[in-house]
Amino acid sequence: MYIGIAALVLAVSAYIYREGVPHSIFARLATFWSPNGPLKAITDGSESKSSVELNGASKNGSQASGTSYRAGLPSRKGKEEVLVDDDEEEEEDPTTPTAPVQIQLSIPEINDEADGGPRKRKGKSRRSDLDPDSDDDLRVPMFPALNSAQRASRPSIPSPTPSLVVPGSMAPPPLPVPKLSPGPPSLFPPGLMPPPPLPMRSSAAASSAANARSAQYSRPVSAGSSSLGVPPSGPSSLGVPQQRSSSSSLQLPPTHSQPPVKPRQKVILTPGHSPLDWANHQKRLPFIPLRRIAPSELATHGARKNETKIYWTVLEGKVYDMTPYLPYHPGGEKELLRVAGKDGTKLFNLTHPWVNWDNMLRGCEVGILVSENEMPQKESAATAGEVDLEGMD
Ligand code: HEM
Repeated sequence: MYIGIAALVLAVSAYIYREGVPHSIFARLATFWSPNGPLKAITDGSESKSSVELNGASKNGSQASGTSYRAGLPSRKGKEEVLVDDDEEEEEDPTTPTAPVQIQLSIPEINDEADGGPRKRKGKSRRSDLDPDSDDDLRVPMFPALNSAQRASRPSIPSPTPSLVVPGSMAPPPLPVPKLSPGPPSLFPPGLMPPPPLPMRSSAAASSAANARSAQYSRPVSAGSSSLGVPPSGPSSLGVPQQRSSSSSLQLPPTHSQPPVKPRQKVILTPGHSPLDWANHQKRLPFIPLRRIAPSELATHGARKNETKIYWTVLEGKVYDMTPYLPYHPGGEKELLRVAGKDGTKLFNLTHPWVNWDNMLRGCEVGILVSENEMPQKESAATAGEVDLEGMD
């Protein structure tokens, strides 16, 4: 007797512990103890009424149709079951628009297992679902079944806690977390590429230097605009130094270190008088023995009153006969004759200091310029004629 009672108590305790809803037991007992019979008690009860309607809907061949199943829900408006279903439906609809029925019907079962709260519907649905041998014909069918293909093909819903997993089934694998590359924290959300860097100079010094050069040599531009049509940049939030309104960092740097002093004055040389032709012609010039040349002699080879038509000039103390070079001079013969009969070093360097005159006129050198006092007597006496410079270094 005691053993039987103890076994019964243990069984009831185990059932309550497992189900967690003692109210369902009382409702079930009240159903069978009702004087009007089990069916009337069920139809009168609020939670049992839903079972009848739902079961009726399922009997109309709507087990496979979620729409017909949902059509019965409005009749239970205002009841707890409806509120619970609506809340769960709102959670699932945005994520599973194509299979609303599966989500709606399967999630409540999972939640019931998870929270174990004393919901009225929990005991009824679980009793009818998990007890296939029950003699209650009004139980709500499990839809979809636990081992159905629909449940297996149910869209994966990320389960934050393992308690949402149906008992007896494996927990879904954790969602893959996108690996972020190690580095400085990015200001952009993961998965999005940062915008390309702005085409600006990274160095403030380079930027300021470019601005200085541009402001000095570039064409004047109106304030607030650049030569490239780029609108002026306002206060920058990227830490880029502010540009002056009269210049732009997009402006091309100047390709020369100094502005051109004057336009080019190159002349069109006659054919066969290119710089390369002069280089070849200079090699064929006869050797002229060097000698001391006084300023008075140099003056006789000037541009004016020169009947000899031989033109000399002096570059850094060396006397050159520039007559053969006249047709090869890119600046023209007229420019070259400006220094005939005198020292042309200053004018030469003012015009083209980059020209290697010493190499170009090597074969045209006739002597060195000396003062009148440095000339030997016999040489001074012989200035009108040929000068013998034998013995000179
Ligand atoms: C006597 C020695 C001289 C030699 C060997 C010489 C040689 C040259 C050479 C090689 C060039 C071409 C430079 C270049 O393309 O960059 C040139 C250009 C020129 N030279 Fe001379 N030159 C001499 C004297 C002079 C003198 C004395 C003047 C003027 C008074 C002069 C006026 C010019 C001018 C105006 C140009 C054209 C510059 C330009 O627009 O590119 N040259 N000369």
